[in-house]
Amino acid sequence: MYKPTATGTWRGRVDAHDGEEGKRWHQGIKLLNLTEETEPAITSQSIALLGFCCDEGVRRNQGREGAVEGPAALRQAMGSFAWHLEDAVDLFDAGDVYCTNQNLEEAQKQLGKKVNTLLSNTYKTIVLGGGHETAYGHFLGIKQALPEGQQLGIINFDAHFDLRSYEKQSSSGTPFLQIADELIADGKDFNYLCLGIQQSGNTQKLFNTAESYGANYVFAPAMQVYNYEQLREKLQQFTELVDVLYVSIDMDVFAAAYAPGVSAPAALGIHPEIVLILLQEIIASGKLLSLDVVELNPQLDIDNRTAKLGASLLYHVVQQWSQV
Ligand SMILES: N=CN[C@@H](CCC(=O)O)C(=O)O
Ligand SMILES: [Mn+2]
Ligand SMILES: [Mn+2]
Repeated sequence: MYKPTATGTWRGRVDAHDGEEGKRWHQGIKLLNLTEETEPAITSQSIALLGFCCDEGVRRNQGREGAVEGPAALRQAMGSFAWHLEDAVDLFDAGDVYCTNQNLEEAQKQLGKKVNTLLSNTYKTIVLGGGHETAYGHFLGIKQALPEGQQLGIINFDAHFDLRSYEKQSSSGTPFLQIADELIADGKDFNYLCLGIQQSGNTQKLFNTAESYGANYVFAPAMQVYNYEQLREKLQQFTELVDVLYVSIDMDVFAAAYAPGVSAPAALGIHPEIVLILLQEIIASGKLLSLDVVELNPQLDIDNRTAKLGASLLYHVVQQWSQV
């Protein structure tokens, strides 16, 4: 099911006496209704947010449910951001896709359709998850929109590979194996770079699957600012091999102190700063096609800390991406 965002959803602080200079995101964002046939004029630098209200994949993966509320919490955390986008930039909220009756496969198909609509209309697309099952639906849209012959690279900031078998059922633990098999069946390469892997959070079976699919990865302890030059080199080598990038940010990659609001918190997860500077590199490459933030579970959050972190990363992504 798809629903456009209702007027009045975006709220935040109002600096009534400051006029245009006091503008914030809730006052600048435009609503985009993807059920309408006519699409609003697209400026060259349009960015669109699309929610995926779903944690059916988390449920199936024996996780702690609540990520269905992720898109609403991210919007709330973004509402009061100061508006510093240039006049030529339009920021849209394109509404939400919902999973109904535990029909994850149908919801992922619908997400794919909406992502394809946005990408085909040259919107820079940001999906607000949802459990990590968001990634497979997101990919379906990328796949449809990707011009023939273009090589896709996938960068996943995550404590987990999410390469579990989907033979019995798909879930939040399976999206990248689903993507891998689909790309390979289409005669394409599976270019997968996973950043922030926890050895303790992935069984030998998952490491073996990563190995057999040629996945690249960096362990969480190496994701440090002092290691930046090596990380940048690895990122550049990966980026050079592909034409476009899909970036997924699983909030459980961060240390639980920064991101308590996730199904599977990582006590020894990574610091946000290294993700922020690697995102800057990724955007500067000019190859970023689409991005998502997933696994935010507002029910488990403390003082909206995880929502604020996800939202703040998006603030910087939007700010920089709108200028590329
Ligand atoms: N989305 C993926 N989640 C992890 C969950 C791990 C856990 O609950 O400990 C996974 O399947 O590997
Ligand atoms: Mn994940
Ligand atoms: Mn994870």
